[in-house]
Amino acid sequence: MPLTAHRAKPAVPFGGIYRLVDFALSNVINSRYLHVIVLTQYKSHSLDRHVSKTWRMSPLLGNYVAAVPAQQRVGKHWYLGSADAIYQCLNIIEDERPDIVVVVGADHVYRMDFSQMVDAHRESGAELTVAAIRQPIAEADQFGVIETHPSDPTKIAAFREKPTDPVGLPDSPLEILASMGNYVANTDALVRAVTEDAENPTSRHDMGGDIVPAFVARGTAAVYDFIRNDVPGSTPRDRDYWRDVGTIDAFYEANTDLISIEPVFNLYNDEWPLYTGYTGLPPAKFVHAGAGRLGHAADSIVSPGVLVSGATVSGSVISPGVRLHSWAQVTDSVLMDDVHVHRYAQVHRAIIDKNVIVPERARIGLDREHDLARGFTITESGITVVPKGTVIND
Ligand SMILES: Nc1ncnc2c1ncn2[C@@H]1O[C@H](COP(=O)(O)OP(=O)(O)O[C@H]2O[C@H](CO)[C@@H](O)[C@H](O)[C@H]2O)[C@@H](O)[C@H]1O
Repeated sequence: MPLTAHRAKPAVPFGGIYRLVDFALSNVINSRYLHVIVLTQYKSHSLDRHVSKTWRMSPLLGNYVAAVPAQQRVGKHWYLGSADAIYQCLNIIEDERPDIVVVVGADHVYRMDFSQMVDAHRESGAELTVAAIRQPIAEADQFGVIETHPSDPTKIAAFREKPTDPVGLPDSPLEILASMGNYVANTDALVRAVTEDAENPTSRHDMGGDIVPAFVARGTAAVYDFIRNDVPGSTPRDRDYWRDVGTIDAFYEANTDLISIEPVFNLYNDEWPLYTGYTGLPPAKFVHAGAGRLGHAADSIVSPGVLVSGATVSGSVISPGVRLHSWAQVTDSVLMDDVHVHRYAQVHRAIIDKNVIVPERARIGLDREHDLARGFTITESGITVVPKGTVIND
């Protein structure tokens, strides 16, 4: 919050031109899985619009990416959880009859070749395979935590969703093995598991909380270590990069990584392209070359349709359609689409959501009390967040 006040998390803009869902979908498509459904629910309008505008496959070849809201085919309720979302769409799986289903979360920043995970799944003979990555033990309560079998580290011995009493790994006590929320399942086993789960009144109908533990109890769950994944064009530096941007601070950090001189996550790997919507906007333009009125940006990402007119930008991610006027200063910030920053205004260490108007001489991120009084959010690490559409009236 407040970035998800008006949109589903996968629709949150990221890195100037992307939405979070673009990373999961780019990975799926680059892995050459071309029959894709996106299960949508919470405040899904901007997600639906983005998926339908951007993710158009060739109907000639029968490929598709389709947003599917709860259809209430099995009862008068919305998706009760991620497992129920799959259960409610079993008719689509039954129509398609795939032998394997790949289920991925839609709110992480990473590159991954799912076809390698599918190969590992087939070789293991497991019914369900869970992708995993090492994470700090302090963050165990945000993840499904995997314990592997001592005799066979590819098998899952125990899976606990968001434990508060985690045990560190034998070879690294300050780390745990976290589920990435990505699964590969044999279709028949998945159908059986979500159907049984739907009939269980005590279940929370959650993939991590209920379905994975059920496969572990049957002894048929395997783990796929993300470190094994070889993404074409990746470097030792960005191998194994995966960010759950579930908090504002994590979201801010992942954005600012992109503008460092050598980012860990490389947007420019064209062997594994990251796709997003084509905006049709004109190129970014920088004007006024005067000594005291130099329109420029450094250590920044500047998207199409941006006008930097006599303003100074540094350490920032500037999204499409932003307008920055003379003598304005934007430092260490993330500006989402169509934000206007007027003359002499200053924005520092802030995330400004779409369509915000920052008036002449306004200051954001420089006076904590003033920011709080205007209803802005300030995170633990001091990032100020201005909600979508705010017209600041100082
Ligand atoms: N009702 C619903 N309808 C449609 N889609 C829904 C949904 N509820 C959730 N989702 C989607 O399912 C994915 C998982 O989200 P959840 O909120 O269920 O789990 P969380 O992210 O907390 O943990 C999960 O992801 C972390 C990794 O981040 C794992 O460690 C953990 O085990 C796993 O449960 C997200 O992409 C979300 O948007």
